[in-house]
Amino acid sequence: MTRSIGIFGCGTIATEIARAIADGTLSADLAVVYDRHPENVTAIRDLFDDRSQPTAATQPSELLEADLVLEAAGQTAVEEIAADALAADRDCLLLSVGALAADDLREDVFAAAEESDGRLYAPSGAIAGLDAIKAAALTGDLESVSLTTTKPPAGLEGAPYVVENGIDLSAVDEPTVIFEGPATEAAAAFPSNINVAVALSLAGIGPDETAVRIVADPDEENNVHRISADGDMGHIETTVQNVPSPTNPKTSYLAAISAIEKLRSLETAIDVGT
Ligand SMILES: NC(=O)C1=CN([C@@H]2O[C@H](COP(=O)(O)OP(=O)(O)OC[C@H]3O[C@@H](n4cnc5c(N)ncnc54)[C@H](OP(=O)(O)O)[C@@H]3O)[C@@H](O)[C@H]2O)C=CC1
Ligand SMILES: O=C([O-])CC(=O)C(=O)O
Repeated sequence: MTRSIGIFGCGTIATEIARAIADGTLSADLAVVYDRHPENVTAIRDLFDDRSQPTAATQPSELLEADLVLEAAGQTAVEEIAADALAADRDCLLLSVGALAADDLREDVFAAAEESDGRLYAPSGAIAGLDAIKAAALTGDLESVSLTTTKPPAGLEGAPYVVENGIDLSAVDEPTVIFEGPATEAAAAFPSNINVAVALSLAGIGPDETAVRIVADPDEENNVHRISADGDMGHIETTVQNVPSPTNPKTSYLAAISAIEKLRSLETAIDVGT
């Protein structure tokens, strides 16, 4: 049976996923899409011929017509859709996992997942190494996990932490640490930049215990994520140097193809990796 998908958010990540469905890379039926900007909805629908165009939802609840609801919008969208989708026994895949750093929302969404016939998916997104981190966490071997994210200053523009603290990113002329703290704080301070920290923390030792450092570097062209983890199992270190998406420099291209691969893996007989 072909799985039907509903997408919340019709921006950079959704466009890549829709393209993968339209060109057959991903075997799925894109049934319904939603975004507050009608022109973004139209752009996604236009990737399909008339007979296979997804329906344009007028409100998020219409996404529940699909078997799997995929959020690629932002943290507020997780509040609007995740628990409802799971309560309706739909699968739910979240890109804005940073929303789950908030205790109340995480408890609601996890409780809905436990009760649901659907499953909650949080893909690795723009980072590498969650396979090993998960394994080490399961055996209780993991003692410390940290993430250092380096982005070109433009990729951090508009973040609440930057605005509230009056940080002038245009004046940054050398690599500069602009934030240090736990994933819990990072997710709220940089909601469009550091969802990966919360994915890492859910795979590992939790959002309060996962240390995050964010660096603005004017000489860096990529979105770089360095994970370092230590414990009885040894030392894990991964670095990804991600190409930013041309339509949204905050978002790495890897995040979109990670979601595509997660969706593909739901249909395959052979499962490689942890
Ligand atoms: N896990 C990971 O590795 C990564 C996760 N992300 C997450 O994925 C999200 C999507 O990324 P990307 O595709 O690049 O973002 P884009 O900004 O390109 O697209 C998101 C679209 O969703 C719309 N939208 C956001 N919130 C709502 C809402 N509550 N109701 C209706 N429409 C909404 C946006 O409108 P508007 O512009 O008006 O907000 C925009 O049109 C990011 O915000 C981030 O949270 C991103 C990168 C990596
Ligand atoms: O795409 C990236 O490099 C990471 C990102 O924006 C996020 O985690 O929100």
